[in-house]
This record gives sequence, C-alpha cells and structure tokens, in this order.
Amino acid sequence: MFSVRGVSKHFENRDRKPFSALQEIDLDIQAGEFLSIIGPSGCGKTTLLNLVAGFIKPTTGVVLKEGVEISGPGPDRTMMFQDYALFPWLTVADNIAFGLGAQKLRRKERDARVNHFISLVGLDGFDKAYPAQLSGGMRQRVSIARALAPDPDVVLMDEPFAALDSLTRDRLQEELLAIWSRTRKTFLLITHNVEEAVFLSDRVIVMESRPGRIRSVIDVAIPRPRFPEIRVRDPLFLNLKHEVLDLLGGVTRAAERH
Ligand SMILES: Nc1ncnc2c1ncn2[C@@H]1O[C@H](COP(=O)(O)OP(=O)(O)OP(=O)(O)O)[C@@H](O)[C@H]1O
Repeated sequence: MFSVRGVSKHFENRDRKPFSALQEIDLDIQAGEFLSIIGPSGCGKTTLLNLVAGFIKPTTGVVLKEGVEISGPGPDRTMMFQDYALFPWLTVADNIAFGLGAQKLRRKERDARVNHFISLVGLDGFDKAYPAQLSGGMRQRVSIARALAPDPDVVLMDEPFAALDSLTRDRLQEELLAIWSRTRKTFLLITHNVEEAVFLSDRVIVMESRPGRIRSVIDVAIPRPRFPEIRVRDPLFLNLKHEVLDLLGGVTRAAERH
C-alpha cells in the first residue's frame, strides 16, 4: 500500500547547518499490516510518520501510496498521538464526529457511525462525557475511535500509550489488537516499548540514529490471535523481544560513541 523509496530528510540545526534526520529509507507497507517502528530518541521515527501522513515532504526520494506520490495529508491517513489531542470542550461523541471532518454525511448516518466506534472501543454510555471526566486509558480509546471513524486506510500512531500506567497500557494493547483484527486497517505505530512492538506487530522496524536509518526489520511470526500470556510464556515471543533489545543495545552503544 505504501512505498518509501530512497527517502532522506534534512533539517537545519540551531546553527542553521543542514543535518540528515533520515537517510536512505526504503520500506514497503502492506495493506492490513501491523507495523511498529522502534529506535532511540531522535532517530527520525516521527519524521518518518510525518512523511507518510503527508505533513512534510522528503528532501530526496518519494513516498508512494498505491503507486501515487503523497503530496499532502488526507482522510485516508489518520493520526493518533500520545497526548490524546482531544478537544476538552467537546463531548466524546463530538470528538469522534470531529474526525469525520468534511465528510458529507447525514445527521443520522454520522450518529450511527459515531455510536459504532464508541461501542468498538468499549465506551458505551460515555458519549456525552467530556475528556476531563475520563481516565487516561478512556481518553486514548476516544482517540482510537476518532482515528478510525473516517474509515482511513492507515492509522498512524505516535507513542499512543506512552503516558499510561503499565496495566492500562497492557489492556489497551490487547484491545488495539482486537480492534485491528476486526477492522483490518493498516496500523503503523511508533513505540519505545519493545514488548509492545513484538506483541502487536507483524514486523518491527528497528531504527538507528545519526543519521536516522533502518537498522533491521524483524518478522514477528507469532500466530494470531495472540493472548496476553504470550508476553511471559511464549519462547518465540521472548526470543524476539531479546533480539530487538540486543539490536537496540547495539544501536545505543553506537550512538554513544558518536
Ligand atoms: N521541523 C524540524 N526542524 C528541525 N529539526 C527537526 C524537525 N523535526 C525533527 N527534527 C530533528 O530531527 C531529528 C529526528 O526527530 P524525530 O522527532 O523524527 O525523532 P524521533 O525518533 O521521533 O524522536 P523521539 O523518540 O525523541 O520522539 C531530531 O534530531 C529532531 O530534533
């Protein structure tokens, strides 16, 4: 569905000198795939997500969707952020409806769509609540619903669970997997959490920094559905987790030598 071809992205640093945030990125993303990106701080994960979202343009190379160059943001690519990014003055239902944006829907259709996604994320009965009345986990469910409501092809997630406590985070990972398997959208997730990346993904992209590059792509051949206990029991899960941790350890040591 997406092809990132020979992409580099240069920014200017504080002394106005150009530096390379991403260098020579080649990546294909299949429709319906759950892909995670992991890597040290500053290796260009968000930059890569922003390129796919169409918020920024590559300095060299192209990002294609179904063979056509991405020239800007679109409702086919929605985003989910760590800090919820919900409007505090809108109810849960209105926050989700906001995701439908400019789509011309009849009131009835819009309400039905919003209710469908409220149910999908397990927030029945909270449609009239305001974000301040919800826990962090519930707010993030609203964000998931809002990202899915416009029926995008891909949901781009920038560390969506980083601010949550570990129990809520585990629970939301399980729910996100269930939602993904029901909707079969393409999910592209940035995370700093190795366990989260392996538990959720079909493939884990491990990046390195200075310049930001893909160090390795790990196939996660753990059958689905995946049950929560694999995180502590499944030998394949534990092996893959250690493989990613080892790669990141190498990446961090290399970054420290710079
Ligand atoms: N608009 C910008 N202008 C200048 N520099 C930028 C800009 N956006 C990102 N950078 C720089 O590019 C590099 C990569 O940033 P990016 O946010 O993509 O990294 P990241 O891997 O997502 O980091 P983190 O894990 O800390 O969120 C960093 O050095 C960052 O300071």
